[in-house]
Amino acid sequence: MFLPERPLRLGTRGSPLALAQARMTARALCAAHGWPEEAVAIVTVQTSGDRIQDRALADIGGKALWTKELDRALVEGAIDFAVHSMKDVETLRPDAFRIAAMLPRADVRDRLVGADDFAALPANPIVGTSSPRRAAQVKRLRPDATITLFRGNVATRLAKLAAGEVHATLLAAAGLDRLDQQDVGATIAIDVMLPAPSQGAVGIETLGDNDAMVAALCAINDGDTFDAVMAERGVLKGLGGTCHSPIAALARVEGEFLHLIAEIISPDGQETVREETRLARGDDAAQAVGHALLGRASPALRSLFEA
Ligand SMILES: NCc1[nH]cc(CCC(=O)O)c1CC(=O)O
Repeated sequence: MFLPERPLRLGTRGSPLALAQARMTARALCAAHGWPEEAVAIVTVQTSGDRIQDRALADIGGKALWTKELDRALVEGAIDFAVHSMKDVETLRPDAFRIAAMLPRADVRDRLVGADDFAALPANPIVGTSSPRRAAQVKRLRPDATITLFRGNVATRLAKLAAGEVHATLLAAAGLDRLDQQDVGATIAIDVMLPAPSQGAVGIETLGDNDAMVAALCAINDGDTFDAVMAERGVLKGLGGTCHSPIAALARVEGEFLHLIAEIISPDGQETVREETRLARGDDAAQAVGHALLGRASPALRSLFEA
């Protein structure tokens, strides 16, 4: 067995959610290998995404804002592996990195916080979110809603809601659960609000040429989660999607196959293009689903996916 001579350095963002996910990963890795707790040291790295709080992600450089400082730490050897919410990991990653493992996926659904359901919101509700997907899905359900930009970590968003800045907000159930906020919000069914690609999945990345680290991480990989999330990322790849783009996708393992649902939605919620299909596990067919969605979209919706 691979036994580290010194503590392995796990790199993570410093938000409470990121730290909770880092601790889950460290615990799983030590348990899988029979290592003492001290075998993994958590190293916090501040990212641009954490620093810049007042603008939508899409306007300031996209998802690389969450990964680039951790990437640099990996390349410079300051950390041995990095833990990410897969939802925040860009679709196209530099070749040097390898997503070596994913933890078993948590609840993939969103929760509405501030009302029991969308129908219970007052007329002309103000809903805080900076996710183009959630904004479009809210407009589809409630055309009278006004969307207001809402960023910051989970606690910040809940504080803004409590201060009355908005009638409601949406948060991933996975994040709330990991922060011990199981009682916050009303869970929304998948057929009402299809989640973001990769929602609820924690991924672990290392340098592709670090064979010992890759092997050690493989021991905690959940293969079903990995295949499902990779298929959802395949849809993003096929769409050329970024975090500007209202895209939802969910794959679930069914025996030898993946059941995949994906949709793109116009920002006003008036146009939805949806595909539902069965795919072989671990192939590139998910990218073709992305192409199929674009092929059926109106020119206006399609233009959101052109660079
Ligand atoms: N974009 C921020 C982000 N990235 C991952 C999560 C939640 C955890 C997850 O989806 O795995 C969140 C917060 C949220 O969407 O509520």
